[in-house]
Amino acid sequence: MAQNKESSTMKAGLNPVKVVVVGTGSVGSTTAYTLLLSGMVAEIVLIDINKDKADGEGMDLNHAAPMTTDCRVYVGDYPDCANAAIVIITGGANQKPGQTRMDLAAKNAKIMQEIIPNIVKNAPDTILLLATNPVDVLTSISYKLSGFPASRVIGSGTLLDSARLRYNLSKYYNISSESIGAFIIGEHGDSELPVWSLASIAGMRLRDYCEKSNQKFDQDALEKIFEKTRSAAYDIIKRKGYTAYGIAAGLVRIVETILKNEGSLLTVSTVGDYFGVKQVALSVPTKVDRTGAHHIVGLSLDDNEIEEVKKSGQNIKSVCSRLGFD
Ligand SMILES: NC(=O)C1=CN([C@@H]2O[C@H](COP(=O)(O)OP(=O)(O)OC[C@H]3O[C@@H](n4cnc5c(N)ncnc54)[C@H](O)[C@@H]3O)[C@@H](O)[C@H]2O)C=CC1
Ligand SMILES: CC(=O)C(=O)O
Repeated sequence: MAQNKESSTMKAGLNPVKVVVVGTGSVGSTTAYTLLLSGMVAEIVLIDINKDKADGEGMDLNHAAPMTTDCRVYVGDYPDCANAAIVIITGGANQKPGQTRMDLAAKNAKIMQEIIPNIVKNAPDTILLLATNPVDVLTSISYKLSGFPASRVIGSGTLLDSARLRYNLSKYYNISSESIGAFIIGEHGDSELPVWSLASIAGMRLRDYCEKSNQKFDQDALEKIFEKTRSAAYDIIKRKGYTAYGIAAGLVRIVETILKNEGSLLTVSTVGDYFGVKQVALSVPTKVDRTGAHHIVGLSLDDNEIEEVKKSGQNIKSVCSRLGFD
């Protein structure tokens, strides 16, 4: 690890980039740490209703700074969101063993009603990046609460699920995950689906890859891999009580895509019309750049996949409606 590494923004002589993390629990603190190590930002502001927790995390993070990057970390309040490039939202309840993400909807929607107007008032031009669950419901609600364009209200969506799928496939096929083009769409949750019809390895459909590499193509094995992917959060929470590293890496990957104006296609969640389901946030591959997230590709899914993703969208939309956000 580099000692006293200058943040890349400072080195390039650009405006110092400020990112705010709201919620300094397991996800928020791990995200702040990952961001600090990345060297991409000059300032990280921590906000939490539990001020002691935020203070403790801030102190601990600042002690890492002299050995890593020159990023300044401080505990603040909503006025400190002013001029933030991105505000990452991780505040709210997490799942207890056996709870679904949707079980958190009512409680965390109330928290968004408190948090979002405060951010908007102080940072009207920022990009909101949400991780709090159920992330698609809360992204839909935050879009309405903020009045921001859909491109500036981004949920982490199925970026993490897609990474988990690629990891599991890489173990199964014994190749690196970067060689695998596979992703999950729909809800970040129980109604998500893998897009097997477009999954590829080294540019070849999975069936062709298996044939060319003298392996049996086994759809049942793929379904088991998807099941393991979908249940990953439950399996981790049962063991350690929360998940944090995967989502922190995902959030920082989204931040990187925005700050570096990459235009990468990521399975993040934004409000749009999807397969006939109107004005709902769900994940499909979406172009992310300095201006936010934009839908640019129509996915050619097979008929089953279209039915599944519609159901997933309707599921998210019905929870939003139940909470009074039609
Ligand atoms: N989208 C994804 O892929 C993932 C989402 N999550 C979600 O992230 C959220 C946070 O999870 P953890 O960090 O494990 O929970 P945690 O309980 O460790 O931390 C939550 C933090 O939010 C703070 N908070 C609560 N109400 C607040 C408010 N009104 N304003 C500011 N801060 C507030 C709490 O004081 C606490 O420090 C949960 O909803 C969890 O389900 C977790 C992992 C992955
Ligand atoms: C908790 C959660 O949403 C996840 O790890 O996928």
